[in-house]
Amino acid sequence: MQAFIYASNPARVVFGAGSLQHLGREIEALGARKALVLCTPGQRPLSERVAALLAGRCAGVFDRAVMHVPIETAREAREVARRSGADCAVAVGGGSTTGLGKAIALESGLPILAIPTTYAGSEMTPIYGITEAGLKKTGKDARVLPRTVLYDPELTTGLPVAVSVTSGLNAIAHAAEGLYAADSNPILDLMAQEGIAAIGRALPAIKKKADDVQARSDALYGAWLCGTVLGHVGMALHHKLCHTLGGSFNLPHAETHAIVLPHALAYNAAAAPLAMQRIARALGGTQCAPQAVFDLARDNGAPVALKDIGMKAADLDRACELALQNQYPNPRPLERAALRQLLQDAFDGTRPA
Ligand SMILES: NC(=O)C1=CN([C@@H]2O[C@H](COP(=O)(O)OP(=O)(O)OC[C@H]3O[C@@H](n4cnc5c(N)ncnc54)[C@H](O)[C@@H]3O)[C@@H](O)[C@H]2O)C=CC1
Ligand SMILES: O=C(O)/C=C\C(=O)CC(=O)O
Repeated sequence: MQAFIYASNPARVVFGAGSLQHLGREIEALGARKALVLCTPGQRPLSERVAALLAGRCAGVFDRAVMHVPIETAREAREVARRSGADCAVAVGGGSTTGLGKAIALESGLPILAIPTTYAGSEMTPIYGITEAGLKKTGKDARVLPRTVLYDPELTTGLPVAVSVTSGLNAIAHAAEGLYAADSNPILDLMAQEGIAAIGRALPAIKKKADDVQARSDALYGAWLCGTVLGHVGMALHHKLCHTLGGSFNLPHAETHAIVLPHALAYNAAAAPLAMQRIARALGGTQCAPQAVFDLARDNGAPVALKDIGMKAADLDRACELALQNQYPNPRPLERAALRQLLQDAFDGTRPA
């Protein structure tokens, strides 16, 4: 084994069905007096439940979180937090809501208690993203890492199956790229493999029965592990492609991850054979990694072609050019023709050979 350094981001995790009941205890442990609850418009009812649990400690509910944190929304939420006298933010929802909490924390240092209800994994990372004038900027700052994460699988039984599957693949993408990251280490590799395996077994079970709490527990546990990997190591070509396609062509976040991942893995397969073996093994070991991921998506109803989620054939050349700029480190150097072919395959929805 090679020498390595392992440093873990500090976070307190409370995991288990029904763990929302511990919210009061956890807010107290944070030393907070008043918490502003954040959510998307669609998750207002859950946030009202959270607000009721907080009772006198609730500083209000801000329900306008949207994907990719537009700066206008961030400014509005920061102002609401300031005026309400909140000394803590409770982010109830997926990556969009956690992202809004991070935008507040970035400026004010307000601690975040995250209650994740998708598998995006943002709650385990110090990565933030804010969109201004159509451009999404991302950065890392220890202040935005949620201080406490409360994972309650019962809150995810209503996550639509289609969103669950693509969100699960978003999580797998973090772990898969972590397995070939130059700055990874054996501990994160264990988390990555365990995370992929947990999500790989959860998604078919969720498709069969959306309110299967055991499957929801597996998926949330996997999301935690995969998010932890994302929070500790650098991502590569796959994330670069998804950020390009999402940022410049407005493609939906989790669906784009689900479609692109098998092709990014196929591109990197020969340059990262050990990572591929580990991904394949975590997904059952009967197929190579790109095919196993493609089948997991397709067989559970996720879209497999960029053309089906709004990408235009005429934009593929530009997407390729953009992906070649400001490259993320990648095990295989980026070759224009091969990258263009990758995008074509993802556009067409071709199963990797
Ligand atoms: N900074 C980081 O480390 C990361 C950031 N992200 C960011 O997070 C955003 C995407 O997050 P996602 O979680 O994919 O989407 P999201 O947070 O936008 O949620 C997708 C939709 O599902 C709904 N929803 C969420 N949980 C639900 C539940 N349990 N039941 C019913 N409906 C529910 C939401 O209201 C929303 O309409 C992107 O902006 C992405 O860039 C994603 C991963 C990591
Ligand atoms: O764009 C962000 O907000 C930061 C990271 C991610 O979205 C990770 C991902 O692509 O899932």
